[in-house]
Amino acid sequence: MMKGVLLVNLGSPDSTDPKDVKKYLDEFLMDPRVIDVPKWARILLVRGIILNTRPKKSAEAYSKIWWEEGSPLIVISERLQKKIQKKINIPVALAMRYGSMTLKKGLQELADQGVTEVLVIPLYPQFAMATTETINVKVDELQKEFFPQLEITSLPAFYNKPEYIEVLSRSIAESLEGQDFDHLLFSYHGVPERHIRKSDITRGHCKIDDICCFTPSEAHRFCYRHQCYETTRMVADSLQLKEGTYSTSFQSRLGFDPWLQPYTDRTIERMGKSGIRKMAIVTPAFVSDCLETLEEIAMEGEEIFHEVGGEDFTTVPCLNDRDDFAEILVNWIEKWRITDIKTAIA
Ligand SMILES: C=CC1=C(C)c2cc3[nH]c(cc4nc(cc5[nH]c(cc1n2)c(C)c5CCC(=O)O)C(CCC(=O)O)=C4C)c(C)c3C=C
Ligand SMILES: [Fe+2]
Ligand SMILES: [Fe+2]
Repeated sequence: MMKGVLLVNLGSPDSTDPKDVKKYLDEFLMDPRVIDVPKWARILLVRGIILNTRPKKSAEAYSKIWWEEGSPLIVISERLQKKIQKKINIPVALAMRYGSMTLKKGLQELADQGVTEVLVIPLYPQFAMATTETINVKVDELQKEFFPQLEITSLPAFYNKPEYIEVLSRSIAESLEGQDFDHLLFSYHGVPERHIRKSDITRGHCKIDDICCFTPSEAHRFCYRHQCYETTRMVADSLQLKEGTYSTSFQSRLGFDPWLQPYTDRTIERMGKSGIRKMAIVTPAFVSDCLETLEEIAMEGEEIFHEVGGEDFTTVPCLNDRDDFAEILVNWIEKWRITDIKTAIA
């Protein structure tokens, strides 16, 4: 028996060419766990409407943040993988849910090295149907079809693990050191409200109101909204933030359905209009800086804030390949290597 690790992130287009962006968005948005409507409606919505205009707009946005080495999300994930691999004696591979660095190639890379037991690490602190679940489902399909010899375990969401909260809090404290800010906004990627109801294993707890996510429930194991609020609460506790000086919002809405609220762009605008002059923003749903943090927040968000009179707008970088973040992953992997995943992340 030989163990190995597969780190998994979302993925990016191959380049900023609108053709590559279109190909990537087609795979991403045709995933039934992302646009979760019947197949005919998804084809109509994605291929009939969204892909007519979005690729050009997204390609322009990607061009603003693209690095010489490629997509920031991919480059950063590769740096993290290399850092982890240096500290660990078993193979560590990297794959993306969408795009060219497929899950199949990642599993094959491990299988070729003689690996028989794989720990899949979805690089998402909070569980969502559109992220963690779609990775696990796809890995399961690939295992059944191509890798029957592999025994696969997946790392659960780590949104409330003390070691993760500690590193996230430290990263915020370091990047805001010496700066005073009127408000710290925790902006998470949004999801349609319907996704929260679909993931509710109790079939009724999640009302998406002011109470449900703060009332203990089994549903929270798979409730993205609860997990986001919990990450905020624990970091706020750890940094001893005063009530009223921080809040949670949700960004990157797509389409016409109601998504989790409050929306980040409107929140930034409202804060600027209500007299907040120094605003800091952290994006804990993203482990690696990407289009949604570097463009939507650091560029567009800042522009909105300045337009309504805001002065200082500070974006906290994602955990990326921080040594202390790599260290947590190494520790979980090491514990899994000698015990099992439940004990490792208990
Ligand atoms: C962090 C968790 C994420 C969740 C939850 C999520 C849900 C989700 N996303 C879309 C649509 C798009 N997302 C896009 C980019 C993007 N999304 C995430 C993460 C989550 N998405 C990341 C890390 C990125 C950046 C990728 C990169 O290459 O840098 C995009 C593409 C860009 C754009 O056109 O704006 C789309 C589209 C939906 C519909 C959804 C939930 C249903
Ligand atoms: Fe997204
Ligand atoms: Fe809830």
